[in-house]
Amino acid sequence: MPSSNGPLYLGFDLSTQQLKAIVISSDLRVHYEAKVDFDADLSSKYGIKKGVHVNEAEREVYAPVAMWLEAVDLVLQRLKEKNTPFDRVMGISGAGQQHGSVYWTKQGEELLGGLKTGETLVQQLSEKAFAHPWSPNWQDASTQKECDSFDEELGSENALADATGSKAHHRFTGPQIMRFHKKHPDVYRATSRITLVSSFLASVFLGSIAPFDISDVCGMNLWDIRAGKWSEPLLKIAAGEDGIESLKEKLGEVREDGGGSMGAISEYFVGRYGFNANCAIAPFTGDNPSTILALPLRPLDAIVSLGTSTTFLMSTPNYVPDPSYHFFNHPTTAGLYMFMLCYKNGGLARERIRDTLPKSTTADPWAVFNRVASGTPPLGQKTKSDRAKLGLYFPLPEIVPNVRAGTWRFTCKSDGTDLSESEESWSSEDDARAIVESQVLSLRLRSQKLVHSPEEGMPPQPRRIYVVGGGSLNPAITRIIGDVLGGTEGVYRLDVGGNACALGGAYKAVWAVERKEGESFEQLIGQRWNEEEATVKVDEGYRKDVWGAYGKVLGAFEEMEQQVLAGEERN
Ligand SMILES: Nc1ncnc2c1ncn2[C@@H]1O[C@H](COP(=O)(O)OP(=O)(O)O)[C@@H](O)[C@H]1O
Ligand SMILES: O=C(CO)[C@@H](O)[C@H](O)COP(=O)(O)O
Repeated sequence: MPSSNGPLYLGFDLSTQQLKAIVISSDLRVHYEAKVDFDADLSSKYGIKKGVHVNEAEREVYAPVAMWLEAVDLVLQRLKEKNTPFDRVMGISGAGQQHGSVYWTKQGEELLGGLKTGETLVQQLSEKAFAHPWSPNWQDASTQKECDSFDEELGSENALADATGSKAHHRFTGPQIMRFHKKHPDVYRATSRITLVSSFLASVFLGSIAPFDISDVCGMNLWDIRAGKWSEPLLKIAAGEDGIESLKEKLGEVREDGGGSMGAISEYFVGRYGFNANCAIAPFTGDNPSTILALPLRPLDAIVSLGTSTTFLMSTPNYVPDPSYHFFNHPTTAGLYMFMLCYKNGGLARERIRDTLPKSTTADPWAVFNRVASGTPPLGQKTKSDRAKLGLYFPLPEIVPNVRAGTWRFTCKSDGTDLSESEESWSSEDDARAIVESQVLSLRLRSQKLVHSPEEGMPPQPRRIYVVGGGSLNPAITRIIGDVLGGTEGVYRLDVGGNACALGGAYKAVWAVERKEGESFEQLIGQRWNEEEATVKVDEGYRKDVWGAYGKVLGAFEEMEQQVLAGEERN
């Protein structure tokens, strides 16, 4: 219970499988939390699985917008049942899963501005507010043709990455809009505004369409980061025959300032839940940019987010884009950038391997997986002469590398030579360790150019690794992260476990409202953040021998990916 009567701040995380909310005070203490789990709470009504619908024939993945509206009322209801004093909430911010787009009608914009407190959001908005009832999800892989056009438009994938921070990706909103337009031209024309998931959620709270956020806009392949404006040639191909001006109108403004207020909260929330009428709606951002705001992240520290997707995040002053990863504008601090790797095959791929093992007899569904993964030696080598086991486990088409769904198992010698596809089949026990190793080896391979030596005598690696998201609660996984990635100061779990992204949103709201003229997010949060209270050390991190052993097979891991890519048709 909050002891004072000071202001409170609310942060949201509208991710793939849940809507989470967290309420904190100015001193960053957490007071109330609530969540809605889409499968557990809403699947009977919306028929989703793991938060989404899948149309395998076209490799489409999409989520019902109405379900998210229903989740907003439900999560607030749950906070209300915990006696959250909404009248003390002075700022709201939050995050949305990245890249997803929501297509509003003109009537939707009007309805949003005049919501009645006696009816729910879903009752008032679901039928008429959206030109399309679905939001393409980040797991969608239907846009290869459009991605080819995007990469070609600026000359090469290198040129596209240089301008927009990323080469073309299936899930990025620009290629998605281009396909949407071709597939549903009438719906496109009936669309008055397009929001990202982050600006969709902000719009609901604001009661009018919110602008894009300076960081989340970088997940569209449409924003020229170097020039700080929309890329006209890219808008042009996305807009097609309807022309660039109509798309510009649908997209609207991009807000440069990640803080401040976009306006006061919609009366709907004042009347229905008792929010303070002066509560500021700060810009919302993407779920990954929001996650880096869950702590005052220093350059050379890294975050590994183990949600539905696995992401690897760093904050850096250097803009060094490359087609193999992503750069975004930092969500709060001009001159900083967010480096990101993103994998579709994160939590759900690990769950698949877990489910091939005998069922756990305890309440923890991960108990057997953890025992097996921890009990298996690194790279499955019981003795030095055993061959090292390397696998790729992609139940979904992957982003890095861009290959179709499949499982591949290879072996090599300890020094990384003599790589070959494994002829004997492996046991599920071998897979349990190998899937986690494989996911972390990919992070190490792709982040090695971004890190340097944190202290004299140490090889290049991150200094601290912070783990967040559902999988961060798993000790076997965090130990393997330390084994493979190192971290000279160790591996730390943010104490809020799976709630880091929502917490980042709440911190952003505190900074947005309470900052003094020119005070940066890092300054304000850095002064109030208590590292000892907020984190738990879960692994010592860098261990020379085992880190070195993984280093020797890193080249073989890369070669395995190249062999798999060479044998595949592209996604
Ligand atoms: N103890 C655990 N060990 C490993 N994975 C876990 C554990 N607890 C939860 N997870 C995984 O976390 C994932 C959900 O993480 P979360 O960060 O809440 O996801 P998202 O934000 O993408 O909705 C699930 O796929 C689940 O398998
Ligand atoms: O596509 C990306 C990032 O580029 C994903 O990270 C999404 O942003 C969804 O995240 P989670 O639901 O796993 O948090």
